[in-house]
Amino acid sequence: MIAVGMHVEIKRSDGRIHGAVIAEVKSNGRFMVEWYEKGETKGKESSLDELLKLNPSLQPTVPPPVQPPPPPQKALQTSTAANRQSMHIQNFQEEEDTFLLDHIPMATKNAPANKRQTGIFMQHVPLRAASPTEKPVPTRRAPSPKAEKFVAPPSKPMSTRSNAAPSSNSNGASKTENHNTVAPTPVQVEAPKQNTRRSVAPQPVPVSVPTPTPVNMGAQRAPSPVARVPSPKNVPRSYPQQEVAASNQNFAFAEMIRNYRAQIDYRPLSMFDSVNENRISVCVRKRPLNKKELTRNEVDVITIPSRDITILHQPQTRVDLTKYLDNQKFRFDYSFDEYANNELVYRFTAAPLVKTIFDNGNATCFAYGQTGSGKTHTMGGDFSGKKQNASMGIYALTARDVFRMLEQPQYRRKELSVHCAFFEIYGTKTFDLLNEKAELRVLEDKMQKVQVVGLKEEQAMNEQDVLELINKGTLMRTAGTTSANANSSRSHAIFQIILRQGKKVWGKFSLIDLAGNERGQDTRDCDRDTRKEGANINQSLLALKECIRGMARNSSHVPFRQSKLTMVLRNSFIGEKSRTVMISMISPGIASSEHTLNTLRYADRVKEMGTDGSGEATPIRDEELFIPPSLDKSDDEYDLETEKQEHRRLAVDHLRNLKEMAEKLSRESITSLSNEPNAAQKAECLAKLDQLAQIISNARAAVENV
Ligand SMILES: Nc1ncnc2c1ncn2[C@@H]1O[C@H](COP(=O)(O)OP(=O)(O)OP(=O)(O)O)[C@@H](O)[C@H]1O
Repeated sequence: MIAVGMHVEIKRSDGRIHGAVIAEVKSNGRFMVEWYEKGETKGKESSLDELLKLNPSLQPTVPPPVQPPPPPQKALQTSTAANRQSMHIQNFQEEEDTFLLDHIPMATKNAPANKRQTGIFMQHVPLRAASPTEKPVPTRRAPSPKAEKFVAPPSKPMSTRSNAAPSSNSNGASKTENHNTVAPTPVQVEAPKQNTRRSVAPQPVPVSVPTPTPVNMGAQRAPSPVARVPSPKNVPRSYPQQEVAASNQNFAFAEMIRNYRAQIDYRPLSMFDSVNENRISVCVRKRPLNKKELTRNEVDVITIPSRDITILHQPQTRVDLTKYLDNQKFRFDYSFDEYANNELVYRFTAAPLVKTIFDNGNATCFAYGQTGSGKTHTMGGDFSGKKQNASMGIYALTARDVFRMLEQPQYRRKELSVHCAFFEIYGTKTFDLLNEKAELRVLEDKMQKVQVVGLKEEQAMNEQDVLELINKGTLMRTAGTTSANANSSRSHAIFQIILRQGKKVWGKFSLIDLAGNERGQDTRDCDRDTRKEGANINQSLLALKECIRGMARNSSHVPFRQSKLTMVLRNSFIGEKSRTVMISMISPGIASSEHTLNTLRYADRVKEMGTDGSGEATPIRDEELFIPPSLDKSDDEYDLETEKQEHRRLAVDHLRNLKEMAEKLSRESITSLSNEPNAAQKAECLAKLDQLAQIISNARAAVENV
């Protein structure tokens, strides 16, 4: 299958063959490919035949599943085109079979390292292509005539069997509503209302926009919030659907979920969304179905319609054997769907906390969740085979930004140094992962200061040093065995980035990969030691929740002594300068739905007090989730002109946003440059600012032309 973001070989008109990236699937069935050459990004169109000839590994055994999106397609096509537009703010220059995209690199992987980092105010993030293990193939197909009757969301009157209005819990944070009831047998057949909205052809890869990381001008700015790009409200976007065979034992549930999702207005978090400045943030990250789950034909029961909402479709069966879905809705600070990569997750979670440690504070980022839900993938980076790519984990991304921030003149003057510690808590014991797992003692002095006695700290001079320390510590990490996962991690791993001024601690970032949170029953068949491990994990997670809640209330009593974990993190929970983020990882499969519900409830309890301390969560309204009936037009109602106008409007929005961002960055850079003592560096930065001015002027011209 050929998808956007994929690396392929291409042939140039002069006969050269080299690598490129699929940038777009065109409506005429051809593919737009792009590559980096002589400091510029170039592109050309290529046909499927050409690509298959040059890339035999892509030859499908069955007819290729990816079809060019048909013209009536709206949602993803619109966003793809718009995102591409947003990256191509400069003038296109025709060049034989290629066009020139100067300034903005598309295929950064092909770019020399120096080009990736400098001279450009926007760093490109690979198109949001997940690796084969990272994503299911979302497809949309016509509703099956066998589908059970679907109970519409209240805002869309449709044929219903039962239509329970959504109910709120006490704080309004999570709700459960029963939709989609189905009789056991015989299955009552009634064709669901034809989804008259434009359907979305298989589009596995929603495209992300470039990371708004500022230009490396000697003094890199910290990641900063970027204004959300206004998107046209009247363009409904369809939720990517999972293909489930009729023979699947959970087919009835899958159909109910399909029908529910068909009504969803899909607006996932993007790099252009704004970042909240919360003291405590609680987020959820859903991973894609993994190989095992796909082999078991598991149904995906998690829907993430928008930046902050997560819905668990819990399969239920009544006493009369009628099947129905219990749709549990939760609101968190951010909800990351299976297409979110680590960079996106980092941007909204740990990145905003980097500044905290430069301001003498403590920042803490927890990865919480069931075994196998993606904690290590998020914190430590993905594994390709047996090797972990630590550079794409939150540990390393945080270190990257710490070193960037150190370069800023106001911090350079402070002569701060970066040190790392890496240790794990296993049961009630603590071990040093950077010192051959030497056992450590956790002691509290008379001043209630907690010390991890003997913990080794290693100084890091650059990002590479940190990566080496991460790899060293990861290798040491203890792993046990549970019935849930043969390589389950039963310890809490704590990676700390410590800023020191001389010997004095200036600020500390603790990044914690927690042990699996699964309940006692997962370990009930195990031996006594494993059961004891489980009990310790449960106790520490309970204590953690209470400490974060205490922190949110600004309570004078934070129960940090209840576990080793909370004891060593005591400083993270106290003081106005402490900030915390919890990322709750969830597995999407139907078999994990009980554990997933536990994780979501735990996160909801943390958040209940957490985000603003008010204990009041905003109720989830149907209008936030479902496509309003007035927009649910039939295909015929859309003519090409409307579609073009929508594309144009979206493109203008993106371009305007880019222009404003560039102008803002440029102004800020000029201000910070006035403090730059090094004349050569200043001249270099000014030259880059000139380039930036050129980009702004191109963007302005492009906005005017569109
Ligand atoms: N977002 C994701 N995209 C793609 N693959 C993922 C994602 N999250 C997790 N995975 C894959 O799922 C598997 C389990 O993930 P991981 O080891 O991170 O889980 P974990 O929660 O740390 O489990 P444990 O508690 O056992 O350490 C890994 O193979 C990982 O690569």
